[in-house]
Amino acid sequence: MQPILSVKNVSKTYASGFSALKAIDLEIRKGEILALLGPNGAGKTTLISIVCGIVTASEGSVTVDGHDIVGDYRLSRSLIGLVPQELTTDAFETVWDTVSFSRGLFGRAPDPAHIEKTLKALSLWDKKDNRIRTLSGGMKRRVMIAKALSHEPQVLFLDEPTAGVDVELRRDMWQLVRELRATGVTIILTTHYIEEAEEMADRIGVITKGQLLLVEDKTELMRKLGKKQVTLVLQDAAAEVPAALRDYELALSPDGTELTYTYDTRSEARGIVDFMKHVNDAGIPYKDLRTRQSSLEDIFVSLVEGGKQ
Ligand SMILES: Nc1ncnc2c1ncn2[C@@H]1O[C@H](COP(=O)(O)OP(=O)(O)OP(=O)(O)O)[C@@H](O)[C@H]1O
Repeated sequence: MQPILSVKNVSKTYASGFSALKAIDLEIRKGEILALLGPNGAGKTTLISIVCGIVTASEGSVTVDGHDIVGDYRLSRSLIGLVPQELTTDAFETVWDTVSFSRGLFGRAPDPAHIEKTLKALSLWDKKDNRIRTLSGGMKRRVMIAKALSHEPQVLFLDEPTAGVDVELRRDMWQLVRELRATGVTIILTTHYIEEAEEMADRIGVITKGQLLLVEDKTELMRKLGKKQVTLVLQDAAAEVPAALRDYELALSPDGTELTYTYDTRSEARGIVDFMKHVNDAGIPYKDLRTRQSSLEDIFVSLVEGGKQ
């Protein structure tokens, strides 16, 4: 199947000489949610801005549903909706007028039924006649999403959709994004919240210093890079790792009371069951046991740290 969005060898060097993106290749499938993770200044907004035609790439090409974003600007741009980081709305306009006007900007004929459906889906219907400035921060964000959806795009970019938003509203936004996906919209979001990516994304891209370190299915990423740990709290402090367990890579805490076995989730054969059998066969007394699985956050931090070297 043709990807809905295809980024090929895209680089960006700003006029200052700063190289913000380096040879990015990325293909996005129709109907998926892709989360782009990366520290501040990694190049996420630059990438989104190139796809949306706000920033010009220094090299490379981008197509949206097969249409080149430079050669076929109007058509490709009309297939994209962008919810930028900053709120950009006219404070004195009403919700209805703002959203309807946005649709017109893309050359689309007025369609009050679509605007009504969008406002209802975003719980903005009862605010349609309110001026934007009278809305809460969360409502303003919803208006930004409604604007981005006003021309019925196939791809929606959400640049940090929940930055500075309270926990409850964040959960509402996540629900909303899932509902949008269910209607067939492809969603690309950038975020600093690992939890958000873990919760929402089908695939995760990690970008740092202008380079795309990886793009991977979320569960696969967690399976491949995730580690599990089991820690035994020993009955009696040990001076060294017990001889019977030398085949395992174990860490003994400095006070000799905790023995930790770290294993990657792929090698299940040497996983916890096998290990515990050896512990019991060797008759090593322990009084407690803790297990821990690395989170996406651990994985992300180690990737980004690795990228710094
Ligand atoms: N117009 C510009 N001229 C020069 N440098 C720029 C310009 N716009 C962005 N940059 C630089 O490019 C780099 C990438 O910025 P970008 O906004 O794409 O990062 P980001 O990953 O979106 O970061 P954040 O998470 O902080 O939003 C940064 O170092 C930034 O200072």
